[in-house]
Amino acid sequence: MYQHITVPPAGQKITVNADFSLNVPATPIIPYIEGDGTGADITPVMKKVVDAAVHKAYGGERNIAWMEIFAGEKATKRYGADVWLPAEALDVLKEYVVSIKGPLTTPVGGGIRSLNVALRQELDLYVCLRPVRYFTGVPSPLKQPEKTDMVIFRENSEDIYAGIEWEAGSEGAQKLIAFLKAELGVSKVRFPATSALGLKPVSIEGTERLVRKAIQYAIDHDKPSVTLVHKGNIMKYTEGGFRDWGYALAQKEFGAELFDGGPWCKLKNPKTGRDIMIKDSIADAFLQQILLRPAEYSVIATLNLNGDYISDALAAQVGGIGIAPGANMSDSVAMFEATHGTAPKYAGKDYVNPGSLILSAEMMLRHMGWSEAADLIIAAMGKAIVSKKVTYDFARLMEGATQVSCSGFGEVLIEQM
Ligand SMILES: NC(=O)C1=CN([C@@H]2O[C@H](COP(=O)(O)OP(=O)(O)OC[C@H]3O[C@@H](n4cnc5c(N)ncnc54)[C@H](OP(=O)(O)O)[C@@H]3O)[C@@H](O)[C@H]2O)C=CC1
Ligand SMILES: O=C(O)CCC(=O)C(=O)O
Ligand SMILES: [Mg+2]
Repeated sequence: MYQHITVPPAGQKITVNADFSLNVPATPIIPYIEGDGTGADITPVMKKVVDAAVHKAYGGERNIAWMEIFAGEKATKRYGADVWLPAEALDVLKEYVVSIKGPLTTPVGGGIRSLNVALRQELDLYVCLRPVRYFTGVPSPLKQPEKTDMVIFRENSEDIYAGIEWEAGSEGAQKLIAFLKAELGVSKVRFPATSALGLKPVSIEGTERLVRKAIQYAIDHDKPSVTLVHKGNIMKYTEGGFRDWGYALAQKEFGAELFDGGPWCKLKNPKTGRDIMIKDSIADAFLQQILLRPAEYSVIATLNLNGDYISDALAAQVGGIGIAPGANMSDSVAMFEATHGTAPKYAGKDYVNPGSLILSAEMMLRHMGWSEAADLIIAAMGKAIVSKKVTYDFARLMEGATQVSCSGFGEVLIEQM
């Protein structure tokens, strides 16, 4: 029994086998978090589109039993002013294994720490998977946007997102500066009296589990390369470590061999016999390469902050964060969510593009093995864009477009199925 969560009586739980494959019943219970801001606009549209695709694909033999769970502002209204992430929401996300969420607000500077990050950390969803692909007809700032076809594996549990930091002038900051100076001989804090400090943990274990998933994805999806993106020239032990441990893992676990003297290395895809190049790129150079030579990059493995920046930058290349989906995953639990945030200026206006969350749901259906329903969503998205009935973000850049609302775009997708 939960305090504020109603379990749909008709549904069953998805369960996980020892090899991490899923047992998906005909009516799986899928927990969802509506989200703050535009979450209230896009989440109902996503549910409607998914229900329509599932109905069309399986004619009533399969259905989703949606189960709302609360986080963010909605949680504070039900559980109390300070309860942003109720324990029962975390329990449900763990127990029901597959879920989807709208965006949650994080204040800048003070206030609560990110609930989005907290969810990933509490559930140890160490992979943030963000595929970036082009749909024909989407307005893009690039001449050949179709050349951008990448899948980002962003490390989701470490780096400065660990949230270990001290405010400028605080007792903690002063103590840490004194310790660094006295015990470790650090003399390079330029303004010790007024510095805020943060720690950036990056581990061998955290790197290896992320890079392992990225290489396995390249093998399973017959991709030509995995690029480790880092700033290891400056942050030698954290980001440089990520690069070195990533290369070492490719050699030790996947049999990659040095290419042209290294550090790049190459392995044969055991499933297709084709080469997979493991390479690396320094993050600033990478951000210009993805604009100038996007076709040279395929699977990207990177640290948490780099992955955050790269996600939005790559999304822009294929038309913006209105259609940028994602998933946060451990070996057993997966929580799907859009790349974008709560876009507060548009909240409650039935205005924004629900495409990111709908495409996140498409990833969720595929993860569940419901690929027929997922295919219907992808095909409908392609046709809707070609028909030029699109939300404001595309309409403002497209000639001859008919602008539709957030819910209107959902209707267009359903018509196209
Ligand atoms: N995973 C999560 O839940 C995330 C939460 N956040 C949180 O969201 C809040 C707002 O963050 P902010 O930096 O403004 O970033 P947002 O992603 O919310 O919005 C930035 C801009 O992106 C465009 N955009 C966002 N969503 C859509 C959409 N559905 N359709 C079309 N365009 C869209 C809009 O561009 P334009 O102005 O050009 O129309 C918007 O102004 C913050 O509290 C932040 O912490 C941020 C990212 C992820
Ligand atoms: O948690 C937040 O508020 C922002 C998270 C974010 O930008 C992301 O995950 O891409
Ligand atoms: Mg982000």
